[in-house]
Amino acid sequence: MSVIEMDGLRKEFTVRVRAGRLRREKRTVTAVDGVDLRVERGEMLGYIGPNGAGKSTTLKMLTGVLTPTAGRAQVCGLRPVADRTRLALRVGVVFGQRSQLWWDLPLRDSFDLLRHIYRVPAGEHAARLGRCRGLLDLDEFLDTPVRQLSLGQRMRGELTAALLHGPEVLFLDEPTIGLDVVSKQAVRGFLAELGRAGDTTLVLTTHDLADIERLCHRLVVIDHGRVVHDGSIAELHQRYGSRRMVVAELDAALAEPPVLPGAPLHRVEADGRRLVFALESASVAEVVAGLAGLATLRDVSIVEPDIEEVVARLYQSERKGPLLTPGV
Ligand SMILES: Nc1ncnc2c1ncn2[C@@H]1O[C@H](COP(=O)(O)OP(=O)(O)OP(=O)(O)O)[C@@H](O)[C@H]1O
Repeated sequence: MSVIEMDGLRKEFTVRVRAGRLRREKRTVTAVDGVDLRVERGEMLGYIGPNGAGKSTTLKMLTGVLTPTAGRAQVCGLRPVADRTRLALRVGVVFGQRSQLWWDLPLRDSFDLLRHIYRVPAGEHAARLGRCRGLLDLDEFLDTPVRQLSLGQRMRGELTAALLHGPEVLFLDEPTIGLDVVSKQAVRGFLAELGRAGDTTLVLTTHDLADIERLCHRLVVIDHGRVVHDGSIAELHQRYGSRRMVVAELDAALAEPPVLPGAPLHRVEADGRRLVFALESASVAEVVAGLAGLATLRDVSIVEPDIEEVVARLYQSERKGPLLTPGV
C-alpha cells in the first residue's frame, strides 16, 4: 500500500456567473480532473502547475477539507473525509497563506497547546521541539506573540507546529511564499534534512522552482486539473530537449563561427569573445579540445539547464493543447 493513493480523483465546483444584467447562471468548474497518483513512504514530491491548475484543491481533498466529486483518495490507509480526525494525527499541514498558531499567544504556548491537542507525550514533544529549535533557529522569538512575528519567523513556527505530533506525511502549500532569501534557505534546509531522515513523506506545492530543485526527486505537473508530467526533473529536461551549455571565453574573436560536431553554437556574446555551445552528443572535453585548436581559451564554464525555462515551456505547450507524457 502506498502512503498516498489517488484514483480518478475529481473535484468540481459549481459557481454562479453573470449572464446578462440581472440574470446569473450556474457553471461547473472542474478543478481536479481525474488524477491517478501513488506516493510512496519517504518520497519528496513536488506538485506544481500554473495558477488555477488544481494544486490546492488536490491537497484539500487529501487532507479531508474538501470532499471529492468522484474518484478515491487514501492517505496512510485512511479516507481523508470520513476518517478526518484520525488522519489529522498522522499528517501535518502547512498552508503558506493560513496559520495554525494562536495569534495572541507566544509561539511557545501555541506549541504547548498543540501538544495537549495531539496528546503527545512530554518527552517526545521536547525532543521534536528541541530539534526544530536547533534547525530553524526559533529561540530568539519563542516567547513572542504570533501576531508580532515576521512572516519568515511565523513560517518557521508553522513548520514546527505541523511536525510536533510526528506526522508520517507533511503537506506543504507554498511554504516559502513571501519569504526573504535567508528564511527561504532556512526552510529549505530544514525540509531537506527532514527528507534525508527518510521517514516523512513530503508533498510540496510551490511556484518557486528552486524549492523543487533543492528538495524534490519527483515532480508532478498538473494543468487544468490533469497530470501532464510525472517523473524526475532530469526526465523533464530530457522531454523538452533542455541542454547543458558550455560557455567559452576567448582571448580574441574568431573570423568564422566555429563548427564543432555534436555541439551547435547557441549564442555569441561580448563581440565574439564569448561563445555558448549547446551540448548535444559531444562531451565537454571534446568541445574544449575542438576550440583549443582554433583559439586561445581564457576560461570555460558549464551551465546546467534552467528549470524555470523548461517548466515555462511545458506550461506554454499545455496552453496550446494538452500534451500528455506517454504512460501518464
Ligand atoms: N471554493 C471554490 N469555489 C469555486 N471554484 C474554486 C474554488 N476553489 C478553487 N476553485 C477553482 O478551481 C480551480 C483550481 O483552483 P486551485 O486553488 O486548486 O488552483 P491552484 O493550482 O492551487 O492555483 P494557485 O497556483 O493560483 O494557488 C480554479 O479555477 C479555481 O478558481
